[in-house]
Amino acid sequence: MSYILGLTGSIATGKSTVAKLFLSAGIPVVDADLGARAVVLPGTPGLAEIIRHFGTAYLLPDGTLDRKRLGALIFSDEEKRAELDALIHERIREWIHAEKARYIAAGHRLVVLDIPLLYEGGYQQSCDAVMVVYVPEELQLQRLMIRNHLDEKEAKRRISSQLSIEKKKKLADFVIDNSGTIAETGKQVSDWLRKYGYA
Ligand SMILES: CC(C)(COP(=O)(O)OP(=O)(O)OC[C@H]1O[C@@H](n2cnc3c(N)ncnc32)[C@H](O)[C@@H]1O)[C@@H](O)C(=O)NCCC(=O)NCCS
Ligand SMILES: Nc1ncnc2c1ncn2[C@@H]1O[C@H](COP(=O)(O)OP(=O)(O)OP(=O)(O)O)[C@@H](O)[C@H]1O
Repeated sequence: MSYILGLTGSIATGKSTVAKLFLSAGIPVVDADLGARAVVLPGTPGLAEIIRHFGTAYLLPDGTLDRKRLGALIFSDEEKRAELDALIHERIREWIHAEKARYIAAGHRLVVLDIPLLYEGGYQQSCDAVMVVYVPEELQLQRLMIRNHLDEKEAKRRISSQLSIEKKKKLADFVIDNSGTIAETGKQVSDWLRKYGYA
């Protein structure tokens, strides 16, 4: 039996940072953002549908999806975001389940599912527990503006496209506070692994 740990947070609260800590402890991580990229690679039905719906303006000259342009569109227009979600979320869900099944079949005792929209997509039902990576909203905003080179208005818009981090923290089974140093976050992850017998 594998234990399935959902890992989530809100945009730029530090999911990828925590996922890397699990990976370096030898724990397999299924990364939904990788799935979101895989299902729109050139030649996939996912990309074909997006281009049919949004137009060829969203293709780069090399035939790949223009992620920057599509991101600018969907984070400024809720209706367009819902349209994109309807086109690709089922494909991402299938990709996640296939990856998860592969790690379970390989006999891993713990499998982490790193899913930004875990609660929004109802994935908690397929997890044994959910860990939320938390930072206060002010720090989330700062880190997002720096990482993505966004102004405050654009960063706030992206934050508000997801359930708030405070709400996710309330829903969580485990909370990792990522407002300190990465070493402090690392300690919380290794303590968790030790406490539950995965270290
Ligand atoms: C719009 C896209 C092309 C922009 O690409 P870009 O490389 O700029 O961003 P990236 O994929 O790295 O996403 C960054 C973060 O934005 C947030 N985010 C992405 N898509 C969404 C969405 N539809 N709704 C809310 N938040 C989202 C997530 O926190 C994600 O980690 C891309 O985000 C995408 O394909 N989104 C739809 C798929 C999706 O919902 N992914 C979320 C994981 S399930
Ligand atoms: N403890 C920390 N101290 C300082 N900076 C941090 C810390 N944790 C993460 N960061 C930085 O904050 C930014 C967001 O972190 P990260 O990319 O891990 O978030 P995320 O939740 O995976 O984001 P997304 O939802 O966009 O995929 C990154 O630039 C990262 O380097």
